Amino acid sequence: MSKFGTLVMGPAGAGKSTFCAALIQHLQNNKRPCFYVNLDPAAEDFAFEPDIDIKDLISLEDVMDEMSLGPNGGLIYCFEFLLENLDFLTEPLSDVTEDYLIVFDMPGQIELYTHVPILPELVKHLMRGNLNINMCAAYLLESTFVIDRPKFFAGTLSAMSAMLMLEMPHINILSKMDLVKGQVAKRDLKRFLNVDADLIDEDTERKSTIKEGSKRIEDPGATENIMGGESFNRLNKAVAQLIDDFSMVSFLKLNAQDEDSVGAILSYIDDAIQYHESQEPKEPKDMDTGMMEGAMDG
Ligand SMILES: Nc1nc2c(ncn2[C@@H]2O[C@H](COP(=O)(O)OP(=O)(O)OP(=O)(O)O)[C@@H](O)[C@H]2O)c(=O)[nH]1
Ligand SMILES: [Mg+2]
Repeated sequence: MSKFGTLVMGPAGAGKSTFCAALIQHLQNNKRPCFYVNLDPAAEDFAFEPDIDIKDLISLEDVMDEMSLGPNGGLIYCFEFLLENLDFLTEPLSDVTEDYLIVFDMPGQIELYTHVPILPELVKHLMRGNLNINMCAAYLLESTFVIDRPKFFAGTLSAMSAMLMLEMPHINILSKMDLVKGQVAKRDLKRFLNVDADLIDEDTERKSTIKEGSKRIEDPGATENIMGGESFNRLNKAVAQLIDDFSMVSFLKLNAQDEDSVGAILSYIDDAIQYHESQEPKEPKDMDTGMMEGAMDG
């Protein structure tokens, strides 16, 4: 029997927990069972009570107090501790049936998704072996990043890093779309959703010129500003080109307040984990094994 789950990841404040809550609400509205796992050892308030909460195993606050660690080192310690005590997850998850969607709410520390090999090990445990969960990563990036293009490309790079590190079905999501509504032209938005490296070139051009009357002229101060300097621009261009060369990153739009938008994201998750394909048609109640055997004997 397979199980199904989604790992909701992304930088701090990207809207992960809000999305998890909206997703759970949507599943409930559609009479689909779900199982909520909080893996953020610093999270306090929840819209829905988690079925598993990592804080029952270890809390970031205790680790910081007792081990004299900061928030990031403390988080890594919490995850190392979780990896040493995987039964904490395995036991309650082994009873979850295949009609459930298991929603994992992850912390926002970016180092977890970039260079420490903790998540790949955790994911391996969840996807392989006894648990055998079909998983899809949902990586959230805040849509307000599109206002600052280098920041958007840096965020895209972090999404790509998580994607390459985890080797599992992966969807990228631009969250909080309500905040950029009306601020970015639809045509431009499309170029962010299917990441287009030329956006950086245009941005460089825009920033290195100033408006004089009806014309744009070169901004004499542009190169003095380190964020507008030539080497910074070249770095941004190289990063954007790298993303373009892989042509692997595209984004879905999410407004967590809009149920249709949450439903659309769920369809992508369901497709990626092949949820619907594995839902067996339910047998009528009177078709018990006795009857089946009888039918075969006859
Ligand atoms: N306008 C708007 N705000 C949102 C949306 N989603 C989340 N927020 C706000 O963004 C802030 C952070 O949201 P969270 O859901 O806590 O983000 P998170 O990624 O879980 O944060 P961490 O767990 O701390 O990394 C909160 O103030 C939310 O109310 C959205 O779709 N639109
Ligand atoms: Mg959160």
